[in-house]
Amino acid sequence: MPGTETTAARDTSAPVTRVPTWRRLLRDPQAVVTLAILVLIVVLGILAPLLAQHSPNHAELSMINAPVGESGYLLGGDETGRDIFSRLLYSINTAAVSALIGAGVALVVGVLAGLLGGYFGTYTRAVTEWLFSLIMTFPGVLLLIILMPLTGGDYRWTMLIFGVLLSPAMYRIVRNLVLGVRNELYVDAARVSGLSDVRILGRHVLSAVRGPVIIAAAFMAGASIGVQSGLAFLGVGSKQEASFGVMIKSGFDNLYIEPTQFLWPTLVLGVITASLVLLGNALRDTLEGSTPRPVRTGAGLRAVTPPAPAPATTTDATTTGAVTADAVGTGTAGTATATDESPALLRIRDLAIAYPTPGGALTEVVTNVNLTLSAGEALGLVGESGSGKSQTAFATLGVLPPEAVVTRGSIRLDGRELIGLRDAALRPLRGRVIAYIPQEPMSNLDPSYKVGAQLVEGVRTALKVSAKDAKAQMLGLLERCGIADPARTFDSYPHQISGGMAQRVLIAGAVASRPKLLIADEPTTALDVTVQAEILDLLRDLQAELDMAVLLVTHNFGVVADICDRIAVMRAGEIVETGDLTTVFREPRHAYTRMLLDAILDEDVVRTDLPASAARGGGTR
Ligand SMILES: Nc1ncnc2c1ncn2[C@@H]1O[C@H](COP(=O)(O)OP(=O)(O)OP(=O)(O)O)[C@@H](O)[C@H]1O
Repeated sequence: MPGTETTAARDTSAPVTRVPTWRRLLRDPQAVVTLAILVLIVVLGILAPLLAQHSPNHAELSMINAPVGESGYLLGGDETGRDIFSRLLYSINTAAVSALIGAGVALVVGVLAGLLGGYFGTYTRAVTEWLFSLIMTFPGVLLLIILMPLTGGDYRWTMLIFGVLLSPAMYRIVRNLVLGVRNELYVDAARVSGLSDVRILGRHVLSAVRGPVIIAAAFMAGASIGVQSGLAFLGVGSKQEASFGVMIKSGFDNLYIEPTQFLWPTLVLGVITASLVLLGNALRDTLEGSTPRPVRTGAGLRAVTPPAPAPATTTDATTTGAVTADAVGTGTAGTATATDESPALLRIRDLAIAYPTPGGALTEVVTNVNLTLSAGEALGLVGESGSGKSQTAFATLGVLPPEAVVTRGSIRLDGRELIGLRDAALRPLRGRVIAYIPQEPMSNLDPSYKVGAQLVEGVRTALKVSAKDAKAQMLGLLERCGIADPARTFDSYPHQISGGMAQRVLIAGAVASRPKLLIADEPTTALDVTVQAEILDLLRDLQAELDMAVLLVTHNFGVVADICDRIAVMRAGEIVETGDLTTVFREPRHAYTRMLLDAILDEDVVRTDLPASAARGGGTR
């Protein structure tokens, strides 16, 4: 049994709750004051029909330029005898509608296009780039004036067009943020666990960009009010619509007769726009300090799977063995094969992966790799850094980088060819038939969400179970994976648990769906020595319990000895030797294998236990 993990990486005594954003916002006096002012102004605008003594356009000859407080005219009368207070109240509504339409359109158009352009490949991005570059060439406010005949002077249409003109700024913010987030390991993790692009965009990507988007929207609301007022000041649009611009123009013309007519609308407009800008700043301070983002290290690493719990059987079990096994490959260079009796779960044939060089030619980083893995068998893929282990694993998961080219070969999982499958076809396999455990557990959890939410998300996606069932299942699995207080870990954010606990969490997520094949890519490298041993014990126990095949990618022979039945040694993109563990350890045939085995004497971490297969009686299963 693995040991239980009780040590949190940071302050174990700290409560595992995080102060919600809105509460932190309310602790900022600047946010509270500006929010209160804006709410008060908006409420005054909404109550305009009740509070206003007169219609905003009702003119009274006797009230022309009336002073403040005269005959129930709280702020006096304007140059045509209209009630300035009533007009101010209705102008607030005009400003609010302008802000909603302008910022709303920019938000919807810019965020949607930014998500698509940032997340999807080159073609989608090329189209969105072209479109928004085109919009940016439009001459802004001048266009709004030119389009006056089209909008009929209705400021709502004008603001709609202005929103489109603002959208490139929003698009660029979102696109840049998404480009940064889409390569995060936790996004890869969500992809590998089988989540659809829409789910990944909606949950992991949108949550990462929401802070800057909200801030930008606050500034855009201010800009919309400013532009609407400016146009009205210039006389563009209906003069019947009460607005700050029209009132300021009227007050400006009357400045020397009754200066307060200019003062009131200027003051309210100034307070609104200043409040929006200051609120935007407060939001930025709160939101940008709120989300701890892990630094992505170790380029090219792929993520895991908080996927789905599963019933004890998987529906496609009958297809296992559709491919006949290879001949026994003990000691055969170039081909890692299963035994005769064992049907092949994974069969990789002549796999070659290449990357384009700056000159345009393709350089192969994986060449003619042959591997066969039976159901329930553990194969260690060993080799020094850069030998092509991860590329082979990524090709099997279907998560090679876009620039990678599979130049030839075949990967059959459970009898089904994976090379050439579209992402939509691969997605149902990931997290269910095939799962993954990464090297860097912490980077594979989205820091914005609690651990439990991420586990349940994968479970529900894979097995279509209720949130309650998914939670119950995951709590049980967390306990099985050695987490001492599953409920507490479930309710923690990733930064509140240790690396070892994070790896246990990811293992629990990976095995929840009882996958037939688990790919573990250096699963213990990022952990300290004692935790490494416990995690290996856990993997070994789970493999036996669930009868999973395990493809263990590592550079460490000690780790292979702990878990694996067979071994394949990779060097410079090729498999140079394969065989059952005991044979390769005792009689390595290839000079490179001998060199690696000699080198483990210098490893910092050497397991002293007997090889797993040796302990079980020596041979392969
Ligand atoms: N995006 C890429 N573009 C070009 N070459 C790449 C890319 N990703 C990986 N490679 C190359 O592919 C080769 C194999 O890389 P791979 O990550 O599979 O090695 P590895 O054996 O898993 O090593 P490590 O244990 O360090 O991850 C390396 O030479 C690497 O430089």
